[in-house]
Amino acid sequence: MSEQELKALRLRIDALDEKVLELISERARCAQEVARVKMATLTEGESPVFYRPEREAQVLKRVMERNQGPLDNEEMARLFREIMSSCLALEQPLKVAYLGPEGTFTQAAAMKHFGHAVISKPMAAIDEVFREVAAGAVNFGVVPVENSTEGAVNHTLDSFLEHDMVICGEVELRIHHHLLVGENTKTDSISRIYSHAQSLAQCRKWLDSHYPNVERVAVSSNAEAAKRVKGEWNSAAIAGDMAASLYGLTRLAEKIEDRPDNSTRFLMIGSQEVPPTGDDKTSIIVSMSNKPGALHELLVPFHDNGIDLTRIETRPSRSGKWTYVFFIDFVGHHRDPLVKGVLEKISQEAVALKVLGSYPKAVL
Ligand SMILES: O=C(O)C(=O)C[C@]1(C(=O)O)C=C[C@@H](O)C=C1
Repeated sequence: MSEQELKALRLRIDALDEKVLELISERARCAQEVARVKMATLTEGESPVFYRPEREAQVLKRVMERNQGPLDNEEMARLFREIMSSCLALEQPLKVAYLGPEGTFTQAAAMKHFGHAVISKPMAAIDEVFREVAAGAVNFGVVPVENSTEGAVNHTLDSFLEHDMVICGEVELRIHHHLLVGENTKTDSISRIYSHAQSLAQCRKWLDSHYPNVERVAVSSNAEAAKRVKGEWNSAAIAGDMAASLYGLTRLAEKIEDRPDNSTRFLMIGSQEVPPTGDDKTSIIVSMSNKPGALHELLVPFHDNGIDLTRIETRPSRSGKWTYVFFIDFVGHHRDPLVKGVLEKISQEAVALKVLGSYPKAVL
């Protein structure tokens, strides 16, 4: 390519950037107008709802449907995700608590869902995220709920039994683990590997074959593991990209998770009910009386109405020995007439039924 051609192309890019800049600014002014209208149409005692997950899902889906490349749908949606995040910050800066410390996969999930224009607050434990949201110190919380290799995150499920929370969104993250070392680490004398227990389990086969005799130490998070390794010469950490760059660690081995499709699903929790989008999921907690066939009775209405169950998990109820609650996720919104009918049927048989929330299926 000649210098001349390159110069001409760059001039075109400059002109396009000017247009993009103008359009983004116009969009941002539009969002400010939306905020003004929201404030102006409030009824007595009502507080404004700036963040609208159902609308955001619609915007991102539309972008993906209309996208004609060369950027792929995910990439294009990611760019629009950030534009919307900045527009929302003009209306109201969202505060989001997540399972910290900084550098965790939960932080990455929060950024994937809300974009980078939120004020994010790392919490030391899942229960603290719930408490922070319940206290109204933040607008939303982000917690992991299940991993495709290791299954349910029980702390999260149990926290739903203790706090009144509304689930208002979900996001899935591909989890890639790396073996990380600090600049002082002597890589041939590693005697200890730190990580969160779930991550150690997700890399068990790899560790068995590469570091069979090295002590595996479970710590409170992957980011905490990365932090510790920074100051030690004989240890390594298993953690992801965010933690690696935050603590300036080197990847000794990349993508060491046993299953290449290793993913974690995260939930957004708050107090805001989300209207239907036409492509939603609902999460409920049900406790049934301890009698034969109770689980069957619970599942039949879903089957009879053709409602797709996406997950069912059992946990001890904490209110009696050998009594259980079921966490069920299914496709549909609790305001859909079909779903309403199923929930009514179940509540006739159940000891207790609680709708945790209906929310748009993850778009990104
Ligand atoms: O449509 C709205 O209600 C808006 O506030 C605008 C907008 C956007 O930028 O598109 C911003 C924030 C909301 O979460 C959803 C959408």
